[in-house]
Amino acid sequence: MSVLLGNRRFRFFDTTLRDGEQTPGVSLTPVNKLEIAAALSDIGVDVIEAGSAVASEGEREAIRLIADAGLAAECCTYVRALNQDIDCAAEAGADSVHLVVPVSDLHISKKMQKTREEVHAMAMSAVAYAKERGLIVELSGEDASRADQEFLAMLYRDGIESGADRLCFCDTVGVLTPERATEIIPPLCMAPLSIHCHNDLGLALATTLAAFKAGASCSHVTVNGLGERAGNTPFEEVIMSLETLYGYKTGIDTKKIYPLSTLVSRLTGVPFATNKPIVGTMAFTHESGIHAHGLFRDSRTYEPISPESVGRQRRIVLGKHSGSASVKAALTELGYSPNPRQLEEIVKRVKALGDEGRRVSDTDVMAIADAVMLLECKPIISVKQFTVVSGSNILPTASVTMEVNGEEVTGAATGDGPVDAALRVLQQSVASAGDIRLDEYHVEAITGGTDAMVDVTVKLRKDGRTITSRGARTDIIQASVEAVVTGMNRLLRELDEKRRTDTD
Ligand SMILES: CC(=O)SCCNC(=O)CCNC(=O)[C@H](O)C(C)(C)COP(=O)(O)OP(=O)(O)OC[C@H]1O[C@@H](n2cnc3c(N)ncnc32)[C@H](O)[C@@H]1OP(=O)(O)O
Ligand SMILES: CC(=O)C(=O)O
Repeated sequence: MSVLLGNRRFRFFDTTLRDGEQTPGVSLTPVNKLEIAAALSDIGVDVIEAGSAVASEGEREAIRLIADAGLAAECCTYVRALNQDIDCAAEAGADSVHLVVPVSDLHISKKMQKTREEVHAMAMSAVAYAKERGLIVELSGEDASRADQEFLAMLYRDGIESGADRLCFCDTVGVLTPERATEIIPPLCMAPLSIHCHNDLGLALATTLAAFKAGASCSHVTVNGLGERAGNTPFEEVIMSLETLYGYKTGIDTKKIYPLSTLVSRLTGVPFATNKPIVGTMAFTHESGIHAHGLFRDSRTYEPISPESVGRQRRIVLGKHSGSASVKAALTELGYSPNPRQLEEIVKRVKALGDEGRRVSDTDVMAIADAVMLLECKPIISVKQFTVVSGSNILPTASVTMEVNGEEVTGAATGDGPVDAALRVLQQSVASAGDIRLDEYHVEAITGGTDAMVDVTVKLRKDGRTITSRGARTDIIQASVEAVVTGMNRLLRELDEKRRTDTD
């Protein structure tokens, strides 16, 4: 039982397949609609508004498929206050109709070009006809928030007398405030009342919750908040707000929320905003070091609901806001165990990438960790300084100052290009440590753009032993030097150890 909402049972009327499909450009095939309807019924919604039966043959086929699928949810269809629409709904096999009647003077006079009396008469006649055709009737006031509330109340009252089973209040253009909902909804609850909100001003969720508090017993919702213009009240937001903030058990299988959202997004072709509550990519993704550190200790510090409760997983991404806790966690997950000094250097390089305005991927982190950790382990060769000069009408030239086995070495070389010159001077300068051959050189941009992070992989050979090494930097020459020096160090260390083992 909910503390704030009392011991009441709320119902969920999903209109993803009707109002959601009215999102411009969205068009679902009957088979797509059936797939979504099955998922909606499975997650636990009470009513599925499957479409507008009068709209097209495809709509009627979809409604027929859904009505015949033996789903637990009621199969409903939108109808105008017209017998032809009701006939289409009945012939398609719907259980119920969402019978919509314009109720604001604006809609009555301008859109319908009728009087209140004429619209009232159409509504009563349509309700009676739908009942004659054996349909459950949800009598709905369109643009109810801008309507004369006495006229609306009269229409509802007379509609119930004509046989309407349920009522619906449509905030058609999203102008109802939560405060006003609490004033105008209570006198309208003369039969089970649904609230149907639009999100033009971002108030759909708040107004829906206020209407629940004020006496409405059902919420019209759409998955991912799809719908006309800025959409309808998002299903996932209502459910998780009720469950989390009001302690109300909705009966919805919340772990299936994310799979349902992705199914709808895929079939409608409408991606959700990355920061969309509950289902957006960023809803359970964290970069800030302080947040990640807090989350590792207790996830409630920075997550009001757990990702698992909606079928998702937490993601920690790295960037310039990262701290050592999140970098260490990412490295552990990737199989690295850096020492504190290495970790500090990796964090520094991760932040440097972030400072360049880029997202840091796992590949970036691995490349950085490989470079930092291998360099740290094998200090036989180190580069103190190098310079490369290249351009038009100039021979690419590289010069270097290195330390090899504790001795300073300087050198210069030319090459076919700046990378070639840099690698040649490295090979020459380490000659005192042995003849190290560069067998392969491979470069790849691992982030996009001209300022991409480049990943250089090299294969080096000495005394019959071959190793592969990598360097990752935004500067291709630095990445190449890093890959070669890292590899040389590893190769020399391994051969050294082998020699010592053989002697022992
Ligand atoms: C707020 C909402 O979401 S309302 C639902 C919106 N959904 C749709 O529009 C569903 C898809 N619509 C369609 O396929 C078509 O518009 C149809 C088949 C319903 C109607 O097509 P047409 O007959 O060509 O009419 P058209 O779309 O040009 O105009 C709508 C007609 O319905 C009338 N109408 C609108 N709402 C209602 C209503 N609730 N009850 C009765 N008549 C209505 C209008 O007055 C207009 O008729 P008129 O030209 O005689 O004044
Ligand atoms: C009927 C409907 O979808 C609306 O008034 O918004």
